[in-house]
Amino acid sequence: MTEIGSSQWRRDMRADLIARRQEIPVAQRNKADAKLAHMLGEYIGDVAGKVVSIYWPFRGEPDLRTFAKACRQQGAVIALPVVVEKAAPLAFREWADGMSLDRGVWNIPIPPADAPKVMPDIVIAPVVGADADNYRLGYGGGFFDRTLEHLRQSKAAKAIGVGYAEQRMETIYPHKYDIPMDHMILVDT
Ligand SMILES: Nc1nc2c(c(=O)[nH]1)N(C=O)[C@@H](CNc1ccc(C(=O)N[C@@H](CCC(=O)O)C(=O)O)cc1)CN2
Ligand SMILES: Nc1ncnc2c1ncn2[C@@H]1O[C@H](COP(=O)(O)OP(=O)(O)OP(=O)(O)O)[C@@H](O)[C@H]1O
Repeated sequence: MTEIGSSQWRRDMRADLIARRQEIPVAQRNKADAKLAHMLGEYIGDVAGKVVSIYWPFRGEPDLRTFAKACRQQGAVIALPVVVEKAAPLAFREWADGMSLDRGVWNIPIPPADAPKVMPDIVIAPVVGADADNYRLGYGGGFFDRTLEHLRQSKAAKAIGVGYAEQRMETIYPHKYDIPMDHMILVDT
């Protein structure tokens, strides 16, 4: 039997939650993404002059690329996370409009190495699972936990977890290194 809260338990939960997310029909997801973008806009408010990190959608994660475009038009700088090394914080590079992207880990598109390095004010993190205390379960690299710890040493970055209601969990049985999100938006599909 798998011990509740163990790393094997997390792996099993991840597999279940990702499968459940990918079962949501695409049309339903697209509608939910528009709602999510609206809720994010309301929560964040004025983005002029701010660096907002989003992510390139992957494995059924909410697609916030239209939201990113709207933020740019309001004067925000959009960034994407980049895995530079295993077991290390993520780096952030500016994603300018129309920029051609390279491929990073898991083939996820990333801005090229010569794109400006930036420090986000707002980090939007896709969740695999999220609990009632705003703890986030991700893909198991521990990247966002390390990143927030690192980022907050020099900047008061806000972290917002995003996903669908299907991603909700009672608890992730947080470990010492898990850092809760400042805000969580799980939108109904
Ligand atoms: N769209 C999107 N982009 C993103 C993230 C994300 O969650 N979503 N990330 C958010 O962090 C980073 C990529 N995260 C990754 C997390 C884990 C592994 C990985 O190799 N995982 C191991 C399992 C680890 C374990 O269980 O011990 C593997 O699959 O072999 C790779 C990338 C940066 N870009
Ligand atoms: N700040 C940290 N310092 C040291 N080790 C860490 C830290 N954060 C996470 N880890 C390690 O990383 C591994 C994965 O952590 P966790 O299960 O929380 O990943 P995750 O949040 O699901 O993944 P991700 O953020 O990459 O999407 C764990 O084995 C943990 O020991």
